[in-house]
Amino acid sequence: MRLDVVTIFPEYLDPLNVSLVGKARARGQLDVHVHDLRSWTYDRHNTVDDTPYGGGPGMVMKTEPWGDALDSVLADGYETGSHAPALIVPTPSGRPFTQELAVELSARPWLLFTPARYEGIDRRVIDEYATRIPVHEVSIGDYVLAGGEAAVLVITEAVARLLPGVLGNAESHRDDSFAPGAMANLLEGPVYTKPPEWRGRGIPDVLLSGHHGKIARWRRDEALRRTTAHRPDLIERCDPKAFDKKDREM
Ligand SMILES: Nc1ccccc1-c1cnco1
Repeated sequence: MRLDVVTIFPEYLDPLNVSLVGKARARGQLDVHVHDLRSWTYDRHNTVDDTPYGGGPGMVMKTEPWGDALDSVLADGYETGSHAPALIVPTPSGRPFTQELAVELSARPWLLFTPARYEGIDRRVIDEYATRIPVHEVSIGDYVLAGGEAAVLVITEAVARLLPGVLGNAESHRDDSFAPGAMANLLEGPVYTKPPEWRGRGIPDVLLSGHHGKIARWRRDEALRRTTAHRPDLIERCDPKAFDKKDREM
C-alpha cells in the first residue's frame, strides 16, 4: 500500500517512522510519502489560507496550493504504477471512522490524505477531485482538533495493522474489539499477566483454572458487562444467537 500525506506540518507525521507503521515501511509493506503543502506556494509568505467568503471567524485553506499539490502527487503515483487512490479528508463533519471503514480502506492500493488546518479546505478542492477518485470525508470523533494530522495517524495505524503480514501471529487482530464473530461489537474485558499477586491484588481464579470453556465464558461475560457499562449502544448490535452457539462450544 502507498500512503501520501499533504500537510503544512510534515514533522507531525514523524510517528509514521516508528512502531507498527515504521516496521511495515521498513519491510516494504507500506510506501509512505509526506509532502509539505507549502512546497506548492510561490509567494514570499508561502500563503496557504485566506479569509472565508461570507465572513465569519478563522481562515480557509486556499484552492491553488492544494490543487497543485494533489496534481503533483497523483502524477507521481500514476507514473510509478500505482492505481487510483482514495482521497481521505479528515474533518469533524465527516463519516465516523470505524473498524469497518478501516477494513474497507485496507483493501485499497493507495490512500491520499489531506489533513486540513484552520476552518478547513475550500470546498472546490474536494469537489474537483471527487470527479476523478473516491473521496472519504472522515471524522475520528466528536471533538475539535486544531487540524487533521492526528486523525491521519489514527487512521493509518488502524489500516496498516490490517495489511497482510503486518501483525505478527502473537498480535492477531482476530480478537479485536469490533472484529467479526461472537465477540463482534463487544469491548474487550480486563486482562492480566504475571506476577500472580501485586500490591495485595490477585488474579480471577477462573483464569488460573486451565478450564478453557469457563475462561472463554468468563471473558465473554466480562466483555458484555464492560460494553453494557461503557457502550450500551453496541449491545443492540450484538447477535445473541452467536452467544448461544459460542456457549455450546465452550
Ligand atoms: N477537528 C478537526 C479539525 C481539522 C481536521 C479534522 C478534525 C477532526 C477529524 N475528526 C474529528 O475532528
